[in-house]
Amino acid sequence: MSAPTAAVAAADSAAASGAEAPPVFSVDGLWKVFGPRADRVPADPALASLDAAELRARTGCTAAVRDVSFDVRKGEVFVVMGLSGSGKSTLVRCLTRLIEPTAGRIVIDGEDVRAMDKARLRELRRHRAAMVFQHFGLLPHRTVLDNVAYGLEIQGMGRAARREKAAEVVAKVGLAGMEHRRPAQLSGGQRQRVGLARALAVDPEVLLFDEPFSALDPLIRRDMQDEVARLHREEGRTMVFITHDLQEALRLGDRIALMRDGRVVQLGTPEEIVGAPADDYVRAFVQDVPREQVLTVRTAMRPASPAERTATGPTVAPGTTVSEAIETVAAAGAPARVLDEGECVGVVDAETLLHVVAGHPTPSDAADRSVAEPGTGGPVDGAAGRPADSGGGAGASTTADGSAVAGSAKAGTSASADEAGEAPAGPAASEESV
Ligand SMILES: Nc1ncnc2c1ncn2[C@@H]1O[C@H](COP(=O)(O)OP(=O)(O)OP(=O)(O)O)[C@@H](O)[C@H]1O
Repeated sequence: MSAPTAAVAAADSAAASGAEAPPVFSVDGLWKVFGPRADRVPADPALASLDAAELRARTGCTAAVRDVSFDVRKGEVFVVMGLSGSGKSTLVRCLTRLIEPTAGRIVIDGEDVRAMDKARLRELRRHRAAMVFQHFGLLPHRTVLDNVAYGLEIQGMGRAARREKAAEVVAKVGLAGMEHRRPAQLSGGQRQRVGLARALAVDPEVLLFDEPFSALDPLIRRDMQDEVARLHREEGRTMVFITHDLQEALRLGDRIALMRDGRVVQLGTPEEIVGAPADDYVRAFVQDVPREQVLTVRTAMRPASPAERTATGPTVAPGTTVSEAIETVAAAGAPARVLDEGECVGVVDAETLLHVVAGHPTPSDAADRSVAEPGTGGPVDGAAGRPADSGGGAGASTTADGSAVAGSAKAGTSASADEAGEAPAGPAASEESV
């Protein structure tokens, strides 16, 4: 945090290198089953293949997370999205064992999380993967500054040093001047900023956000999303962000894992999810998204003719959204060349751009279809069960089993002290919940 320039460079290189960026978290074949003798479920293929209702009827168990695999890459915002009860919170809590996984592997920076003893786990939650909760869990009798310094206090940092560090982070999240207020004297959005500052103060490698903004009104929510995007841009910090809100996922996510009934039904960039939904469920999920604001000219472009390659006239970068390209093409009254590091990689014109807006197949859709397995309903690589163009390293399960979303019986979901009552969220709360 103290060297933003280096951090920005790291973020840029992580973003630029895409699939090459090393994973921070690596999750493989993860299961969390609640209920009696839960571990027999992943171990027995006959039980593991049952849908939610059958599994409950036969075993009394709920499989909240079912055979999920993915990597979180350094410097990315990895969004876990899905309807209520799809398994988002359980999945993310498993990452630091706030909830004990039933089966599978979780690795952080090469270290096996499931093999960690209590001391190592505490260290993981205090220093390496801090959680920001929806219910901020601030300590009511402490000032903003002391709430933010709390995690540092737990770490054993001296008073002067932690207050100095806390003041720096308070300013960073836009609360300068409010250091001496108590939580009751703050708005909801400001309290959430304190929660964010407290997590940031411990300078964690990964920030885990559990629906942090869902209690906020829409304008403040947007503000907080901008704040997270800014922090990410400036610091390049790796973030895992849970939300049930598609707009939020599309705004913040470098990649999105879309969950249904405990499975990841598609994992990909916003553009991949909106432009090439893996199945009918995902298609229905994204059907109201304005495609031109999410899809880029990479999706819309057609090959350039030899003459176009060397022509002059308007140009756009490959990451330009279709709606921005429409403005360029309309203003110029001519097609635009797509330039990637000076090289012409394609052309967009009124026709190709309108096809995207209308939801018609584009040249890049056609290329996707040529690698899609027949019958998968989308560009899923049948062998690995992965989206064909998700950039690798990310396992998406094949289409979910079609059972109803088991979202109702959420009683005691996280079974942790982390959000309960006045218990402070963040490092200390994490510790209490084991
Ligand atoms: N402690 C528990 N005991 C039994 N079932 C549980 C427990 N915690 C969660 N579940 C069940 O696991 C499934 C996934 O729950 P989870 O809270 O992870 O979903 P979610 O996607 O985070 O939902 P929400 O958006 O409502 O928070 C649900 O069916 C839920 O009822």
